[in-house]
Amino acid sequence: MPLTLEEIRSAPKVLLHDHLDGGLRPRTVIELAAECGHELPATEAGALGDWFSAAADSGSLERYLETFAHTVGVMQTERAIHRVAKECALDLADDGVVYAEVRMAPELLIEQGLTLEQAVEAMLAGFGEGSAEAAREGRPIKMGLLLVAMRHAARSMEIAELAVRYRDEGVVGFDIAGAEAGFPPTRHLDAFEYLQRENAHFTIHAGEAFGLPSIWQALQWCGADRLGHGVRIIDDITPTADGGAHLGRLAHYVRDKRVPLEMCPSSNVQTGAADSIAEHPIGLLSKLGFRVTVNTDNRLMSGTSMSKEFALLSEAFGYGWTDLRWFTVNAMKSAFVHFDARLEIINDVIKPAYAKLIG
Ligand SMILES: O=c1[nH]cnc2c1ncn2[C@H]1C[C@H](O)[C@@H](CO)O1
Ligand SMILES: [Zn+2]
Repeated sequence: MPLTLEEIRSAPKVLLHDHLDGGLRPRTVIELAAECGHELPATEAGALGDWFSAAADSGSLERYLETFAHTVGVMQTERAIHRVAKECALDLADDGVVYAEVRMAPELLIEQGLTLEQAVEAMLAGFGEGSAEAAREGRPIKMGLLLVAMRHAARSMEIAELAVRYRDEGVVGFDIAGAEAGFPPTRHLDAFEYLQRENAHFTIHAGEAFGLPSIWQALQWCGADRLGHGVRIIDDITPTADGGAHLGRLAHYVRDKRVPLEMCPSSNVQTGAADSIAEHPIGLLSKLGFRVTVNTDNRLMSGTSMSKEFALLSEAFGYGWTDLRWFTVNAMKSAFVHFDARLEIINDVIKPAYAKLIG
């Protein structure tokens, strides 16, 4: 029997890959759009939620990304950004997430005159207020912010410097996102080299809409700590006649080095990176012992949550509590907060809760 959504909601979960502009509540998009005069494709919350899932369900990353015009478009004031960030923390906590790294590109939030710093500070303040409220309601969550640079643009160095400047204020790392094909991570090598010199952490969206060369560059040229998605590592793995698998050099490297894979099953099905949840490479990669983590990517566009992703996987692969604990501990081990903070959550929160569930 697969675990139910309600059961999974009660278990502590860790989320490493979630976009702030991909997780707004439909009602919030509508209210903010009315305030700023942004025109939406639907004006009733249910219909708008459906519009996002349908429009994002295109089989193409480029078309999927077009839907963000309607979230980024309403996030151009400090008040709006603060509200979105606060609701994000509240919604994740309500779903049973105990540690989250949420990412956003500040360069997308300055269309109406905000500075990059004002955008970052509004996100951090929103996370602070949301997590304080969640703690008062008995659902503590620790929130970290990852600053994203858009891979087609040319601001990555500036955003990397911003990530370092705010590292003690709640920014825990850096990422690049946006269309992958034609925009290799090495375009931003100076930013990654700068971050390495600063002892800072970063992940790179790689191996989602483009294959092995993107993963190879992200790791071996840029020095990524983790891979955003990384699903296409499957291209370097060949099933063998005896039911085993032959790994190429890059796949071996990723597994040997315990490179965390931030897998986002529903999002991958929508962008065409996987044909279905049941056929998603996460099943084989987990079986082969890669450091797999489960993530939401964009809760609004995929109509999902951490619990829902786990429920879908439980249904497709028969995963039970031991598997969910493995994914959760993998994610917490791979977080960008300091080692002692990771251990504390693993030992004081995750392990005792799953011990009870496993029985
Ligand atoms: O799955 C994704 N791949 C590449 N880029 C993405 C994905 N999801 C969201 N983004 C982009 C669109 C957002 O506006 C941006 C910052 O969150 O990141
Ligand atoms: Zn993403």
